[in-house]
Amino acid sequence: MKDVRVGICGLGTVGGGTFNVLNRNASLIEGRAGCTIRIGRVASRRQNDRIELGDIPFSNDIFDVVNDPDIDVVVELIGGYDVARELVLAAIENGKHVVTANKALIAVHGNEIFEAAEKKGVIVAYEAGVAGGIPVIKAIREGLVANRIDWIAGIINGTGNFILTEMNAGREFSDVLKQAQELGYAEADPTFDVEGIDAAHKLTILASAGFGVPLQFERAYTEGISKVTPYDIKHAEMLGYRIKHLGIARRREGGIELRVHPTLVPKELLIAQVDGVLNAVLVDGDAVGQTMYYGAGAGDEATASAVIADIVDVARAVSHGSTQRVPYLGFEPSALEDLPVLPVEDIYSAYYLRMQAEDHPGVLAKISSVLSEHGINIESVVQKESELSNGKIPVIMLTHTVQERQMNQAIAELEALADIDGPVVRIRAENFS
Ligand SMILES: NC(=O)c1ccc[n+]([C@@H]2O[C@H](COP(=O)([O-])OP(=O)(O)OC[C@H]3O[C@@H](n4cnc5c(N)ncnc54)[C@H](O)[C@@H]3O)[C@@H](O)[C@H]2O)c1
Ligand SMILES: N[C@@H](CCO)C(=O)O
Ligand code: NA
Repeated sequence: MKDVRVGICGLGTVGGGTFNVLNRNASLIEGRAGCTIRIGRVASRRQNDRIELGDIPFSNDIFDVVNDPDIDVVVELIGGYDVARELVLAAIENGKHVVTANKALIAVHGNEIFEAAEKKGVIVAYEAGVAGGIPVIKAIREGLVANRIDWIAGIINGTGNFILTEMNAGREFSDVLKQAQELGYAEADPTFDVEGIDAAHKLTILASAGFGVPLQFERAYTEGISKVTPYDIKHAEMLGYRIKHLGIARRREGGIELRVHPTLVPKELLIAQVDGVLNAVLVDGDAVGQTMYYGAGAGDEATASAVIADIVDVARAVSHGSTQRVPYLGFEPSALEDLPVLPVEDIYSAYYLRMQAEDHPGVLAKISSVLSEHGINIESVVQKESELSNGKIPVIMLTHTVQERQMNQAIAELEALADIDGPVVRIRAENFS
């Protein structure tokens, strides 16, 4: 039986998990892969006290892995943009296949990396980078190959979903973030989780694999969860909605929507009930309809599950001497469409609006008239008794779908009304029908 030799770069949360699962399930994985998968070398800045290295060579320099002639597959689990890019390009240059969990790397440098890999005829696999252990890249590139995919939407940051879920239960933002970091869910820089950057990395990759367009991370619209208040969570609930942090990619005439933001979703939908560190990705295909992929979006062994699935894909190809492989983004490079990401003003969405209004008759009529001048229909309104010391009343409404440009103009006019005090809070809403 052929030996496929793997070199692991980075022995942190995911590196440690990958090492341990590969060892624990070695014979089961071997039976499935049809070859032996041996860890030939490990490199990381620090040792990891959760693993037993035995006689596997260890060093602090990750380039030792890339330069080891006995290594077939380089597994990049260090994270970050620059060193990871250098490492992966060097591995490709040396003719090695690459498995990575690094969505930041793929979203930002993927076009360059895939082009280099294509030239060398090596595989670059990144399943663990998107929705952790959920095999969603496999599903999109292979399971849904027959479909024209029209939209993809998902909860794709475990840390953010964990924070929103716990805030809903009354816990403090900073406490929950600290716990997510201790559990190994958060990125090295947790603002990537909280401000939606990590979700935008993943959405960029999902959109490219789903629609067959080049990676365009720099054009994604990104809004985090740091401004979501318990007040809005409660009032969304009164309207029958939950607030989830979603990534939404939608194919439109002339371009694609690519946006990450807090979103109201009807609470009876499955995706509204995905809590904690769990992720869920909805994919709409013209033949299959809606499918949903659900499971652990972060964590050491859950993520290792996806890293190892990619290692086995590579090992099967290497051990069978096959050059056949799934194209990087699921489409042959020549079949990629040059569709641009649309500016956020061009997206279509429903909206939750909250404002403070003067407590006198006719104010609601004024608000409705501004909205209707912009073609915005109101779905429902909650006008609360005044609970504010300044005598203003909170007005909360849900609108039908409208183009964001219209909504921006309407909000500017509402904010200019003497009857409205302060900024209008706006949260986008989706019902996926
Ligand atoms: N933690 C998760 O749940 C999770 C899930 C999916 C994907 N990821 C991704 O996996 C990657 C690794 O994440 P992690 O949570 O395991 O991070 P981590 O910080 O726990 O581990 C990274 C390891 O790499 C080492 N390292 C970093 N730069 C290095 C360098 N230049 N030279 C040598 N060693 C270096 C660090 O010392 C550390 O041991 C990241 O790209 C992350 O986005 C993480
Ligand atoms: N920080 C990421 C890790 C998984 O990609 C998350 O919380 O989802
Ligand atoms: Na995945």
